Amino acid sequence: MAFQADGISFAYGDRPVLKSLSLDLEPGCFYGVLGPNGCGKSTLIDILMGLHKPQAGRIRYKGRDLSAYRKRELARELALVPQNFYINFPFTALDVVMMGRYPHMPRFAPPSVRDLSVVTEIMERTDTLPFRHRYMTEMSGGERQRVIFARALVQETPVLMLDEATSNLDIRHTLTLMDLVADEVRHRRKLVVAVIQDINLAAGYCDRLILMKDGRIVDFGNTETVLTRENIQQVFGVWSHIHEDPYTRKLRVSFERKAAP
Ligand SMILES: Nc1ncnc2c1ncn2[C@@H]1O[C@H](COP(=O)(O)OP(=O)(O)OP(=O)(O)O)[C@@H](O)[C@H]1O
Repeated sequence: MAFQADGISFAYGDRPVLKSLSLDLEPGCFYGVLGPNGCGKSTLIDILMGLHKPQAGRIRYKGRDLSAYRKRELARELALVPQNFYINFPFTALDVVMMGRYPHMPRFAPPSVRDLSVVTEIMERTDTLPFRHRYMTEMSGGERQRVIFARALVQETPVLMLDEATSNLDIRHTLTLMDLVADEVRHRRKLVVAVIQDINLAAGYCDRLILMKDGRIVDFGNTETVLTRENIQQVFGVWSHIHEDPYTRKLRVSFERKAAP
């Protein structure tokens, strides 16, 4: 088991956000986190990244308390594509992607041949190479998001967390990046935890789903068992119909336009 979260509770000030949540996550699996706005998905990701410390409960990563890891050590294990990122300084796309290699580089050393080849390959695959010399401040939202995605991929970590990481991307780039990540799960046994708003995108890529509401896990298991009309009604308050897509053989959800109780 890579992650073992046991009875995690977290509050911002006196507002409880995660309520006694337990979760085991294993390598080689693509996990999707689904749930309504404000239910605690990003907070869960931040806690798994070690960015927030839970007020109760315990998180172990590879058998060791997450808080026992040094920052640099953790950066070689866990990478994040955050929901929001602000870069005001005029870094180029190449500068930002290269930052993903820092945890692997000796301090003050220039990038090695390997660093450069990893960065070039990932920038090619994320279609960011064409604007490598452009400033982050002078890019579109989708271009910037691809750069941040590339930065996380060049970290070459066993765990990748995606917090609505394709929210600004067009369909071609969404599929390219999700395929790339799914490939890493299959061939390198990467553990991926992705917060995804598009339920059909999650159904197409995730092996398992973590369904959340009000800071709790409502259901957790294989995508086929979690994705039910009842669960979607309970969590999102909408009626839906679940069927198998004849082309992809994955589940698809069609939504009714009137809200459920
Ligand atoms: N820094 C903060 N300080 C105080 N409250 C916060 C902070 N960040 C988030 N919250 C609150 O915590 C709750 C959970 O937020 P979180 O961002 O984890 O939700 P989410 O499920 O990721 O939502 P969304 O789908 O809208 O991105 C929300 O009620 C939010 O208002």
